[in-house]
Amino acid sequence: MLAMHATSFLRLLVNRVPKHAHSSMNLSTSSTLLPLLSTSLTSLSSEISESLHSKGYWHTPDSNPLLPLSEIKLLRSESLQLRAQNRFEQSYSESITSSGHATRFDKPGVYACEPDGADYDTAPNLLTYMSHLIREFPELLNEGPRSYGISNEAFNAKLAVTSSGGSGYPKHIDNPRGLAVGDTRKLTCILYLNPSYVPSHLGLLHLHLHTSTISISPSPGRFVCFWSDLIPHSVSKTSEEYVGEEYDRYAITVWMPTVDGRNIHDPESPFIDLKV
Ligand SMILES: O=C(O)CCC(=O)C(=O)O
Ligand SMILES: [Fe+2]
Repeated sequence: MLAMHATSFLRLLVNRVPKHAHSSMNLSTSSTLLPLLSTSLTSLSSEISESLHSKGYWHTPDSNPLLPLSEIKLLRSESLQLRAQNRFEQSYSESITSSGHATRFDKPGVYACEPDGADYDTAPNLLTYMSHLIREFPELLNEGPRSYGISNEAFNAKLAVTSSGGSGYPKHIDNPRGLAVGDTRKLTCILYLNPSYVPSHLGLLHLHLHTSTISISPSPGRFVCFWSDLIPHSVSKTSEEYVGEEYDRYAITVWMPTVDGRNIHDPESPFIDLKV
């Protein structure tokens, strides 16, 4: 997975924006997404950076999603459009063998797409969400109790669908090998795009911490962030009883790197021993 430079991403994006997008009514772009996202991130940022520092993760509470249902429905419909255009591929992970080699294995029932500026016509709001998060969030977090040097210069993004009917993710760390392979991803940010999610659909995200496992449902508009290089997590299977497109579990993930490699697998981190 190649990191994309925020500047080239934004250039791609700007080039795709219809010339009069701002002066004429563009029905496909939401006029409320940016102000809502901006207000939420600004008001939550000190709580988020405190929590990342002390607990290694943060998520929106049940009662207060990052974005309201109307925006999440829009983002999901754009995800479905990308899927209809065959932009998703079988998702895979790497496991490290005892001899230190990486082997690829497919994640059954999980498909992923890496949206870029060329998808603007199909998914303008998804791209707006991603670019805005990259532009604003790192700066807000770096003002927290300790700067982890989160970069707004580069990022990776993935739109993933975990199929309904019994798919999940095994326990893993997003950035297990770190500097040895030039992977400087520090922060994982996930937004869930499941407008009709109810608890019986299952598919929970589990964060495996020292003395507890935190279980987080992929409810509409929920935002979760955690340290990419330290926090082990898994996704328990989606319910075998609810099968069909509307029960597919969609998530857009943005990974942000740190500008200072010393923040990756920092031996002084209280979470270093969690690493699997
Ligand atoms: O979708 C989720 O809740 C987590 C997905 C995940 O762990 C990953 O993409 O690495
Ligand atoms: Fe992950």
